[in-house]
Amino acid sequence: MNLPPDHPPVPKPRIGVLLMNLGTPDAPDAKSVKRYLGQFLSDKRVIEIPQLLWQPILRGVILNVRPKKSAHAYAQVWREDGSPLQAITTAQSLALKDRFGSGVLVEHAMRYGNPSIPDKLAAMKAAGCERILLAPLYPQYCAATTATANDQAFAVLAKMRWQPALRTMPPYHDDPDYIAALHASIDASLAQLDFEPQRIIASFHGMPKRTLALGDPYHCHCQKTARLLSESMGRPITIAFQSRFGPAKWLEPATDLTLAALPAQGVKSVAVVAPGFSADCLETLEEMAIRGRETFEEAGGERFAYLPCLNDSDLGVALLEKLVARELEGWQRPA
Ligand SMILES: C=CC1=C(C)c2cc3[nH]c(cc4nc(cc5[nH]c(cc1n2)c(C)c5CCC(=O)O)C(CCC(=O)O)=C4C)c(C)c3C=C
Ligand SMILES: [Fe+2]
Ligand SMILES: [Fe+2]
Repeated sequence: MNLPPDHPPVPKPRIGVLLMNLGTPDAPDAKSVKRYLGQFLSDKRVIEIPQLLWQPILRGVILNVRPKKSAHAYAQVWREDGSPLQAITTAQSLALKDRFGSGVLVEHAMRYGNPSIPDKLAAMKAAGCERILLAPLYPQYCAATTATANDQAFAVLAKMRWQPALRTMPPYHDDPDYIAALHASIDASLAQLDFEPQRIIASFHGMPKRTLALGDPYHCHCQKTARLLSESMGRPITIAFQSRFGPAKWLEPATDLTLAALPAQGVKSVAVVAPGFSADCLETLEEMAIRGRETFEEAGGERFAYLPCLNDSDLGVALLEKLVARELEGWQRPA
């Protein structure tokens, strides 16, 4: 059939994969951090108190105090190619692109900041993606991370006349391939240390405690990951929750309090892992690797190691390839 002369070009149908992570400021300065935090902390999936109460606190207090402090923290871990989260997520998507070849368009986007989910979905549609897999890079499901990323993508499709078909990648907290990748990655990192840690601590990002009672599976997913990892490794693993924010009660035990208490219990050497983060970021590199170490050593700890996330390592990318390929099953890969 011939198209009318004024018909827009029709691209070849393709499959798209959109890796989605949390996001990060554009630069490690207070102005960029303020813009990022303003968007992040206005998300009703993240701060679940009435906006009428919250916005004056956010605009009046938090966005005037926190950006400077956070910018300082970001500056300590910033790389030549940007924030660690940005650089690593980009590397993950490039590596996956290589593995899938030209039939699958692999992109990445951030829930807050850049590149944005709306921009990337528009570009993927323009590139002919009729089927798109949304892949939130969070092993443990949490409304404040997984759901809000998917929500934003759904909102983009709500405005499209001709929508692509969508799938979402499920959480993979108990996937044997994920546990095996963590195990292998931790073993490789431990083999490079000049000490054998008495204790391995799995530190997950925290959440307000009330989300547990409200039905969020995040806490259970974290517990299951830690248990499976411990069974796989044949050694105990201490679970803890980091990055407490605001005055509400958060999941316990807190990582910083755990690190401060261990030396008095005779635990003088630890290795900290962060299995809930698919990429190293401010929360792992500054809060754990720098401040976590300080906390432990100030309390009398002698040896501390922070072990990296799966990131864009061979193990990490092979895991992502498996998880994504599984979700693409039944979707033909056009030549
Ligand atoms: C991995 C899962 C994450 C959950 C669950 C999560 C919940 C959550 N976070 C905040 C507040 C902040 N988080 C911040 C940074 C941050 N958080 C995650 C992941 C989860 N957050 C990542 C990967 C990052 C790092 C981003 C980076 O640029 O490297 C920050 C910003 C930094 C700071 O100022 O400290 C805040 C604030 C809440 C309130 C919350 C639960 C509802
Ligand atoms: Fe967070
Ligand atoms: Fe933090």
